[in-house]
This record gives sequence, C-alpha cells and structure tokens, in this order.
Amino acid sequence: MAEAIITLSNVNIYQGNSAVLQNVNLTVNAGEFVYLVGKTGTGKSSLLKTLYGELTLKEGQANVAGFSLNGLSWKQVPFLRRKMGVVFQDFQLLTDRNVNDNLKFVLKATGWTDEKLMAEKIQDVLDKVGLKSKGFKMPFELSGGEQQRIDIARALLNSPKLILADEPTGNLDPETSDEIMKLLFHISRDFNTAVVMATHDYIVVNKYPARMIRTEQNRVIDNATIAIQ
Ligand SMILES: Nc1ncnc2c1ncn2[C@@H]1O[C@H](COP(=O)(O)OP(=O)(O)OP(=O)(O)O)[C@@H](O)[C@H]1O
Repeated sequence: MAEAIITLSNVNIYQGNSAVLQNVNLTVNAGEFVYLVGKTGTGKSSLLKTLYGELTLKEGQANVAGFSLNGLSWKQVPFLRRKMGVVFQDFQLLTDRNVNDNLKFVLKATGWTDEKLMAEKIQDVLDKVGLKSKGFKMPFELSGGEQQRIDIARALLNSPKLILADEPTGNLDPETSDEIMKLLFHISRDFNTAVVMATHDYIVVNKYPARMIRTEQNRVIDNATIAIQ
C-alpha cells in the first residue's frame, strides 16, 4: 500500500476568525507530485502554512510526515519542519557567506555537529541539484536559477519525505523555470519525495502535467482541471 505523507480529514483552516478553507480532505502519498492552484486569496498559502505548522490546526484531523498536527505545540514545530523541506519564491541566502557555509548554517541549526558528516551532506545535496562545483561561490556570484537550486538543496538537507514549494518559479524566466521543474520532478520520482507546489504558472502546469488540487470558494477541489481557472 502507498505510504501517506499528508492526510487531512475534515480540516477547517482559519486566518484570524475567518474561515479560509472548510472541510478539507486530502491524501498525498510518498513520491507524489501535486500542484496547488487557485485564484489569489483563495487559501493556497494558508493550506501550506497549516502543513508546515505556521498556522495552528484548530479543527479536523491532520497528519504530516509522521506528525499529528492535532495539539502540536510550538516547541514541536521545529521537529515537524525537519521532516520536510520548504521552498519559497523569495528565499534569500545569507549574503556574508558562501554556499557551503549557508548550508552548514542550516545543518547546525537543525542539530548537526559532526564536521565530516556535514561536509558530506552538503556535497550530496549540491550534487542532487547539479551544483556540486558551486560550494565556494558567494550568493552574489549565483544566477537567480542557481539561487533557487541552492534553496532546493537547502530543503533537501534533512532528507525530507515532503517538499512544500510556494511559487518556486515565480521570479524565474521560462528557461530557468524549466530547469527547476525538471529538478523537482526528478526529486519526487527518484528520491520518492512528495512535492506539493503552489503556483500561478499555467505554462509550467501545462508543460509538466501532474495531479492538481485547487482552492476555490473555501474548498479544496481534488484532481482539478486547468480549464475552469
Ligand atoms: N496573516 C493573515 N491575517 C489575516 N488574514 C490573512 C492572513 N494571511 C492571509 N489572510 C487572508 O486569508 C485568505 C487566504 O489567503 P492566502 O494567502 O492563503 O491565499 P493564496 O491563495 O495563497 O493567495 P496568493 O495566491 O495571493 O498567495 C485571504 O482572504 C487573505 O486576505
């Protein structure tokens, strides 16, 4: 049987007192690639924030990467985050240190101490994103696409079962978007990592078809089609 990485049952998501999404039922399995689409303000980010513990789950049952979100305390959130990688459109590397040291900073912050193991892990993730030779580059020496790859490498540091990506191609030209999409599909397929990617980029969605869920009128619609958008 497929391993479920995300299971939401009868989940209601709020921003303040307003209900953004109601009665969300969703299962995402290991290695699955899922687009999250929907008009602006319909709750894509709120759903992702619930999944990574930024928005507290108030109603319903949720399990993400082996963690129950029911009654999850703020203290436990960092442990949940270590089980997933989160990729943002506007992630900034620390500008005062090279790529290796940026990645090492994240490893140390998530409890790694062994210098040799950290160096090996950094090489491993840079290799996975095709940037093995760029470890000594400073952030300003990297293109936008390379910076986004480093962000994906960062997300891979703790060998996550799940990657949540919020508009990862939002700032990129079409050719670079292609590279990032190929990389995300490769990660999902070859490392059995589930990827949930929020996007407005229908060129990308058309070119790289996958399961699609859509936020609309306080609901999440599974197996959505593009035509209705
Ligand atoms: N921090 C917040 N406090 C109060 N309301 C919020 C907050 N963040 C979002 N909202 C509201 O929640 C609703 C859903 O917003 P959300 O950001 O999840 O939508 P989205 O689909 O991700 O939009 P976009 O495509 O523009 O990123 C909107 O009505 C928004 O105004």
